[in-house]
Amino acid sequence: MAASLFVVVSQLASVSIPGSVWKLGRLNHIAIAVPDMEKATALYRDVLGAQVSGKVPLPEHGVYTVFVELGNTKLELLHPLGEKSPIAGFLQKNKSGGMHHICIEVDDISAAIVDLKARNIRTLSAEPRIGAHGKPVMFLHPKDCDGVLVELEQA
Ligand SMILES: C[C@@H](C(=O)O)C(=O)SCCNC(=O)CCNC(=O)[C@H](O)C(C)(C)COP(=O)(O)OP(=O)(O)OC[C@H]1O[C@@H](n2cnc3c(N)ncnc32)[C@H](O)[C@@H]1OP(=O)(O)O
Ligand SMILES: [Co+2]
Repeated sequence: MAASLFVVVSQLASVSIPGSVWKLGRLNHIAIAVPDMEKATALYRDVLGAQVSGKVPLPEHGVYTVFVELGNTKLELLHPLGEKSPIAGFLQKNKSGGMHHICIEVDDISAAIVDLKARNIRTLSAEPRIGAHGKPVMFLHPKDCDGVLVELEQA
């Protein structure tokens, strides 16, 4: 009896009330998958006059990135890197490129992952990975987020 009461109480304690344990923060970036990185970079830098970063290979994520500064947020231009790039299928379906994911900051990514898994929202890796800004990131399945691939980044 005492043991089963303990199980019930500890299960209740692990259920969080939305917003009480972790919070969403600012929009960190919107990512755009592009078939031609040089052309896309030139569009934002030379035609639209934005400040853009250099092209950075991230082999552990299977992408090249270029960041475009927008003042209130950033664009992340993505191009596939390697045979198993997670964006290869997306570019096969969207030959001209397209909006790939949004990245929102969270104040406690570990708490967010525990909470979201308990709500049957699928995460796309077992553990967070270090993202483009040197901080832990986790992707949420687009089919569980109204068709939008969501990246959470530790603020
Ligand atoms: C560096 C880092 C950072 O910023 O810090 C990054 O951003 S790295 C950015 C790159 N890394 C990632 O994206 C990692 C997480 N992504 C993934 O694991 C993958 O891309 C998946 C989201 C699982 C999709 O993979 P893949 O396209 O191979 O699978 P699939 O063809 O079976 O797709 C399953 C269904 O999801 C849809 N689907 C695929 N990609 C989607 C996207 N970006 N947005 C919305 N829906 C998408 C497909 O159309 C399909 O729907 P239908 O069945 O209805 O046709
Ligand atoms: Co991203």
